[in-house]
Amino acid sequence: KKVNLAVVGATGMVGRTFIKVLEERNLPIDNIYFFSSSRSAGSTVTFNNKEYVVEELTETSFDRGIDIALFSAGASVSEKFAPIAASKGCVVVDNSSCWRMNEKVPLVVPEVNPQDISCHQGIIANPNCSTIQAVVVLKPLHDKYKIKRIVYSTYQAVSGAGHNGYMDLENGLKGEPPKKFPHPIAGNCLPHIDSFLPNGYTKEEMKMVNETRKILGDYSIRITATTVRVPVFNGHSESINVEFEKQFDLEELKEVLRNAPGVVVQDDVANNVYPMPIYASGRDETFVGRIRRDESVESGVNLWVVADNIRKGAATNAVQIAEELIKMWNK
Ligand SMILES: O=C(O)C/C=C/c1cccc(C(=O)O)c1C(=O)O
Repeated sequence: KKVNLAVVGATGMVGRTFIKVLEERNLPIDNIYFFSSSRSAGSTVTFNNKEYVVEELTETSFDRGIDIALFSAGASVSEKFAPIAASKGCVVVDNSSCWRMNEKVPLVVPEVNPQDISCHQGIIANPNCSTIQAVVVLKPLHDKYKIKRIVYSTYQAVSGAGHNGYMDLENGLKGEPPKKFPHPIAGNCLPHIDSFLPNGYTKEEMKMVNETRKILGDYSIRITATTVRVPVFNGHSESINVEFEKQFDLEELKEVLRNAPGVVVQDDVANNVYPMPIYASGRDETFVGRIRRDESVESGVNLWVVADNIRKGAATNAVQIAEELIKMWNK
């Protein structure tokens, strides 16, 4: 059965990657529609060698029998239009933070909690990019050793802040002042992603804390996070320190990761083999290395995890959710 699919936010960095990933994975699409703000409406996008005019998103955009809508147009657009789309029988896969913590909305990484997809009531939320790559690696370890505590330290590429963030690094390297970031990012690190909250954490840090618990379905896990913008064009890196309830054998733990869906282990330091953004960029897997015991606790491990934040961190994850929906409908 073919589906009618809409891309909302079609001209943004994630929207354009939705299109690329939809082509690569050859979803059974009958009709496809592209929507954007009035600012970008009228421009054209190419899908499967055919040109389409991008339409302005309105309340009636979903009155044409759309089965799935992939949203990446910001939280305010999702807040207004996702319920409208859902009310017309469309299933929305939303890349914004708007609906992620809503108890009626499953928050899904297909390799981690695919079973939650069938609980949807019209909207399925795509997690934050930094959370996605972390839980892909943590889920198999949680299942086997039961996670007690996680310490996240992230090194996030400028592409996570969209085109303007990307240009701040490109132009910053030529000495130009930043437009998107509060300080120069070239040759610098900013411990500031999204806005600061009263508890001194940023929204990005609390997204990782809250979303990890919801996706793993375990609100007893203790988590803290520090998220940092670094002068890397694309690909997020994360140092993840994990403490388990149970003891583990390090070689067995590495084997668990080698067998985990969506994970590639790159861990051979004698030959300088470890995950790097320049390698992960453009790929859909989550890469893990520097796997070593944390000798400072009873049962702990340190991991270095890298993934393409625009692909697996957003577009590919959302398209994989769409694939699962289509599989469910075709059973
Ligand atoms: O900055 C990054 O590396 C990730 C940014 C994610 C982001 C940026 C603006 C708005 C949102 C949002 O939807 O709130 C999000 C997100 O959480 O996915």
